[in-house]
Amino acid sequence: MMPVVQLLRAALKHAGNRPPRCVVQTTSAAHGVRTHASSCTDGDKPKVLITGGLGQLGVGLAKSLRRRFGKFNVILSDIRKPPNHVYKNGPFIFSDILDYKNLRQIVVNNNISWLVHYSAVLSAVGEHNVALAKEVNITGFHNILDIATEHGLRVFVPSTISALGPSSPKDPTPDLCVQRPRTIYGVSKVHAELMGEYYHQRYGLDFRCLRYPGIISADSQPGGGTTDYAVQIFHAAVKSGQFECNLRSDTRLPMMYIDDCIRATMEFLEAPEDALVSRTYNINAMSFTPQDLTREIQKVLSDFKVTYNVDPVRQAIADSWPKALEDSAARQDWGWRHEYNLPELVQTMLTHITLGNKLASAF
Ligand SMILES: NC(=O)c1ccc[n+]([C@@H]2O[C@H](COP(=O)([O-])OP(=O)(O)OC[C@H]3O[C@@H](n4cnc5c(N)ncnc54)[C@H](O)[C@@H]3O)[C@@H](O)[C@H]2O)c1
Ligand SMILES: C[C@@H](O)[C@H](N)C(=O)O
Repeated sequence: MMPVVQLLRAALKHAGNRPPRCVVQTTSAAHGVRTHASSCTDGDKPKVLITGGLGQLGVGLAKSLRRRFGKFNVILSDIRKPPNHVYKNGPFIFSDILDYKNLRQIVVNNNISWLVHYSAVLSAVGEHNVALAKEVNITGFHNILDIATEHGLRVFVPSTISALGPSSPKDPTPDLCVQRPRTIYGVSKVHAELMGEYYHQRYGLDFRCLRYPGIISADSQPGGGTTDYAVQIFHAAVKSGQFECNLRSDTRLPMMYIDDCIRATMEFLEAPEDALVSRTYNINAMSFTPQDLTREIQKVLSDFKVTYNVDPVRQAIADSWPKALEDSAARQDWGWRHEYNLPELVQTMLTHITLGNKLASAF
């Protein structure tokens, strides 16, 4: 038999490992399903599920969330096999957002309280495969909404500059304005913004949405968007000293360094409910053209050369997007501040990629 002291220790350890305590109450029915709002009480750590976690943004966000809430409180998921370093660094599971039953099982079995919904088909790939974009970005999103409502989750869904169109004010684009995007990706993001806001009013869903600019990262590759050139250009500059750009040299778009994007997401996720006047906010950092970016890179790598071979699909998409986002509400309501402008972005990206390449070739 276990001695009393050992039993007490085991009980205390068990209490320390208990999943977050949740208040469960029944609310009205969504889609005929009885819903349970289980919001975590103050002081409890959330249990977070990230969908589409193996894309450009998920692994970086998981790393920051794990630092804050603990390794085992953040589960990455995707339909692809993770690379070894991701698999070894914390919980990873298969989850196809189109499989409602499996998604629900994951949420229930892991006592999920926050859902970060990153699965998506981005702008350029979406235009080449509208059926897939419709399925993943709209049908998949419906599954997320219903499961989040049914289980009282806080749900974060990124929107994008893509949710704006040629008739939107462009420089800067306010939070509230005409939205008539010309891509299936953009249409699906407007749908997500509106459905999330509707579910918030109708069922009390804690829906949170940020319109991200194009995101630039050194360690992860972009997944088929129109702003991808702004990541690829850095790798080409370091590797070969030349780059063929698929957008016109004067195409000005809003962009953000990944660290700012991740910090914004974490701060917004943790913002108190009563601070949020809106459910969807613009966040802005910098805007530049391929020509501006080339000049800034040439300050460090003076021999770097860029040529242009414009992709008409991507160019038409970029021409319909904002040049800058107006984000004063995010700054006022929950304290958003960006840290990286163009010079810091270029220094940081070149340093990371050069160091990464040196380390890789040393092994
Ligand atoms: N990266 C950017 O510049 C940017 C800008 C604005 C908004 N966003 C938004 O942020 C989110 C994350 O973007 P990202 O750049 O990491 O995207 P990404 O394209 O790099 O990754 C998307 C991930 O979704 C996964 N996925 C596809 N179908 C799925 C399915 N049926 N079930 C589960 N997962 C599936 C893919 O395997 C992929 O890993 C997306 O919603 C995107 O719209 C990104
Ligand atoms: C802007 C963003 O949504 C994505 N990087 C795209 O270009 O599609």
